[in-house]
Amino acid sequence: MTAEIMNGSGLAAKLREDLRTELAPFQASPPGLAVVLVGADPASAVYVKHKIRACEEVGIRSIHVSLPATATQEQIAAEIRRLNAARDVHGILVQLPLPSGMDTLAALAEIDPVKDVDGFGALNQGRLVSGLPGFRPCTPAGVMHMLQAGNVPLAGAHAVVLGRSLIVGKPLATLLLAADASVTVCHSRSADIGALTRLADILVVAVGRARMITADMVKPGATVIDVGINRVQQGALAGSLCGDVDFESVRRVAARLTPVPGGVGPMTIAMLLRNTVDAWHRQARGAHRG
Ligand SMILES: Nc1nc(=O)c2c([nH]1)NC[C@@H]1CN(c3ccc(C(=O)N[C@@H](CCC(=O)O)C(=O)O)cc3)C=[N+]21
Repeated sequence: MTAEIMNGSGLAAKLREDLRTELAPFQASPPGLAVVLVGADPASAVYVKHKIRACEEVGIRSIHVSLPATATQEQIAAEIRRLNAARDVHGILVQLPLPSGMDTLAALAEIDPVKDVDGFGALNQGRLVSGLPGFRPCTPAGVMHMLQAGNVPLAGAHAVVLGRSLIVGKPLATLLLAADASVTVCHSRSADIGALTRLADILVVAVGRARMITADMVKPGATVIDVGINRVQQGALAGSLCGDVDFESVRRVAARLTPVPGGVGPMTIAMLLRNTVDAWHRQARGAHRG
C-alpha cells in the first residue's frame, strides 16, 4: 500500500481564499488579531511571522505586541487587559511557550473569552467539553477539518491520540469523541505505546519527538495525522522540518498520511484566521465578555 498524502497546504489555501472573499467588502474596518510574543525564542518569532503574513493575505489587521523575556507576570496581564479593552482588536493570541517560570494558565485566564481565538482559556475549553459553541483550539479544529475533507469515517472508528496537551491532545480527543469515534489517549507514561497505536483506525501524533512513529506501530490501512514539527538537527537534511511520524516507512502501510511541512501546520493557521473572523462577527453583534 502507498498512502494518499493529505494536502493541508491546499485545503488551507482554499480556506484563506474564502476568508479573503468574505472580508473584501470590510477593509475599511477589518477584523484585528493581536499576537503577543514574550521573549525572543527564534522558533516562536518565525511562527508569529507566518501568522502575520497569513492575516495580511486575507484582510485581517494584525497587531504585534512584543514584550521582553524579563517582563513580569503583571506586565503581561496588563498588556492583555489593554487588548481586551481595545475596540479594534477582536482576537488575542499569546504565543506559547512563555519563557520558563511564567504562569501560562494565569496569563491565558486574562484573555476575554470572546477574544480567545486560540480557545485555550478555561471557558472555551469547558464549552468544548460541554458540547456548547465556543472557540475550538486551532490545531484540533484543523485536524478535524482535514479528516472531514478527506471523507475519513469517524463514527465507530477507533481513534488513538498520542499526546495529552491542553493545546492538542485533550481538545482533539474531545472533538473526536463528539464525532462518535472511540478514543484512546496515550502519552509518555503509557505502557507499550506500539500496542495501542496499532489498534488505531485514525492515529494522531502530537508528542514532539522526531520520527518516533515507525511502520511497525501502524495498523495497515490506518489514517495517520502528524501534528509534530521538529527541526532536523543532523545529517544531510539538517535545518529542514520533520514530523513525529517516520514518513518514508509509514507511507507504505497507512492508507492516508499528512506530510510535514504542508499538513496540519497550515490548517492550524487557517483555523486561527477563521476563529478571528468569527470573533469579529460576534463582537459586531454586541457580544462582549464570553
Ligand atoms: N498561542 C499559540 N497558538 C498557536 O497556535 C501556537 C503557539 N501558541 N505556539 C507554537 C505553536 C506552533 N504552531 C504552528 C502553526 C503553524 C505551523 C506551520 O504552518 N508550519 C508549516 C511550516 C513552517 C516552516 O516552514 O517553518 C507547515 O507545517 O507546513 C507551524 C506551527 C502554532 N502554535
